[in-house]
Amino acid sequence: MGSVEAPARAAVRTTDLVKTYPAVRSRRGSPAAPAVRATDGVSLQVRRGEVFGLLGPNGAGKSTLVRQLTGLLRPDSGAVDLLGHDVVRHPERAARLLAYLSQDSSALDELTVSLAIETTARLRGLAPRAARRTRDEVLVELELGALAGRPLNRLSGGQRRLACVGAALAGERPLLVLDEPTTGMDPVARRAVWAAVDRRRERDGCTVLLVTHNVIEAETVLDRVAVLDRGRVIACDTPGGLKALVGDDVRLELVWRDRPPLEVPRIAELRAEATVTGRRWTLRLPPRTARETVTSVTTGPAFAALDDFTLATPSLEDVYLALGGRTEGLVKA
Ligand SMILES: Nc1ncnc2c1ncn2[C@@H]1O[C@H](COP(=O)(O)OP(=O)(O)OP(=O)(O)O)[C@@H](O)[C@H]1O
Repeated sequence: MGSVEAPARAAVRTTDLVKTYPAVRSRRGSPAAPAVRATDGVSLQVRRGEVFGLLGPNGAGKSTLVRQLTGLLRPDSGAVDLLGHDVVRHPERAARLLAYLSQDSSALDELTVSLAIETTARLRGLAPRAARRTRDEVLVELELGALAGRPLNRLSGGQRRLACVGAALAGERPLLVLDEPTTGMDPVARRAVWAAVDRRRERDGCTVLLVTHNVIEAETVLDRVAVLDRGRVIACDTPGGLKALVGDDVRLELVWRDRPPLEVPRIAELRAEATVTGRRWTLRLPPRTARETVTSVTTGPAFAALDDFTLATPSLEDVYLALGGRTEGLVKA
């Protein structure tokens, strides 16, 4: 986890961060809830200029961790350093260092898209003319022009999310913290968001901390990823480095039209090794065996029963499974 990193290069450094939400006693009609240790000793370093991801299932502690980094939630113990500032001691400094897009940002709902972006830029200290320039730039780069005059609360879910990303990008902050920015967005909007994030990094040297469930997106946009599970970092590396953890087995998916032809001996053999989900069989095989299997199912008698197949190199999802995490909440898109 890069503990020998030179301090000057770290944009974010957390040391042994612990946060427990207290237990709730049962009241009439509502059951008791036990205490939850949402972050359980998290030590991480995000380098300057890096796009760093937090990946993990629902309830892993990602948002709790991010809220501690942004000064919104005080940890029970541990330290948070943002660009040389101690934000546990001085939480008010976080707002000047970072732009935070939370999972549910409703503060701007009454404003039009255009005004939401401009107001955010002004609140972040830009002079009126610079704020208007930023607003116009963001409207163009996220292709929000057609929606500029509409209030956020009259937009669709994906459009509203895009407008919130626009506001997060307004103003000059060296650190962007984005909690599931592309939720509900179509592929065009998602691509515009990633291009805009990349531009902030390339042009302005921004550091980006990104919370995501989306394994495919994570693989394409992140420099490094920390996998969180039950409040702990269970792995941290580049997507490639993490994938090397699972060796070079590949994933073969076979989708049958109707009924798999179990009378074919090779198919009966594969059935024993496959994870079956409806008509889909998922197999993890050494590359050579996978190629031979593809040849046998696409040229032999089984072919007529085959609807589709895919052969894929390991994904972060495979890494996650290999690390012993649960599958729920890791969404493929
Ligand atoms: N205000 C709260 N009070 C009590 N428990 C909470 C509170 N907020 C979160 N938790 C619990 O803390 C754990 C971590 O939650 P957190 O929201 O940080 O997870 P997450 O990884 O962001 O999940 P998701 O992917 O669903 O957003 C969960 O078990 C959750 O139920």
